[in-house]
Amino acid sequence: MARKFFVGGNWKCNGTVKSNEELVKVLNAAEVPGTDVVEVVVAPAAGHFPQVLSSLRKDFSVAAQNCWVKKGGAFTGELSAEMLKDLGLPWVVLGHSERRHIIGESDEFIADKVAYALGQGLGVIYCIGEKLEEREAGNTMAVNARQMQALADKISDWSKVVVAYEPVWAIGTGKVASPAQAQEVHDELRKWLSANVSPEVAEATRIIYGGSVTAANCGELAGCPDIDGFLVGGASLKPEFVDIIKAAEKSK
Ligand SMILES: O=C(CO)COP(=O)(O)O
Repeated sequence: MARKFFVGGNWKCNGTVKSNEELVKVLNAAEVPGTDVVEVVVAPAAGHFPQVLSSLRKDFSVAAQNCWVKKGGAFTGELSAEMLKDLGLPWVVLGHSERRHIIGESDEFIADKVAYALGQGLGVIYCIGEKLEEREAGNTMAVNARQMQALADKISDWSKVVVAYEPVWAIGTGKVASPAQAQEVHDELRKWLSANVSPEVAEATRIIYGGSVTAANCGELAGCPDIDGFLVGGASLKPEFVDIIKAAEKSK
């Protein structure tokens, strides 16, 4: 089964009403492959949801960057999965390394969030990835497998999960994983899914790459057989995001 290329733009804690307006204008005018070829999702900061939801072209969708672990209520500062659904956001990013390592979210807490969000009908972009010292110690796959196992312990339906492999050492550093490095981990992740969930889920699940993706390096990465798209940070705030979407045409 062919996996549809998936390109996410994670705007993180960036943007103003004015800069969003300019960025959306660029995206709306872009000539990109159709929705049969590529699925495009952008994740603005929560305060900008209404602006982006109302102004962005309808063939792109909007994601949240986080949500709460259970039903809403007395949880100051949080956004519930129900609220995202109610607002019309079909996707949420969970497990981003900035939340794992800066905010201190644990594997188990993130897996609980994913399970709850899926239960509310949201799609989840589930981020995983090793730190530099873990890679240098030879623990790349052990760390990624641990993060995958935490999720596999909590969910059985993977149909609305996109796995984003984002090596922490490549995020915002300009140090992109080489196509060979990324393909190696993506291949191992697919094998992990096959052995620990099922061959069908391994075949169907999109595994996207994130970490210093740019217009200059996306083409070669997109050509790798197990790279099914990208989660883009810095470059998603610029017109070059359009070129990254177009890399879907180079996907094998
Ligand atoms: O964290 C990322 C996307 O979620 C990647 O960020 P950069 O593309 O800025 O490295």
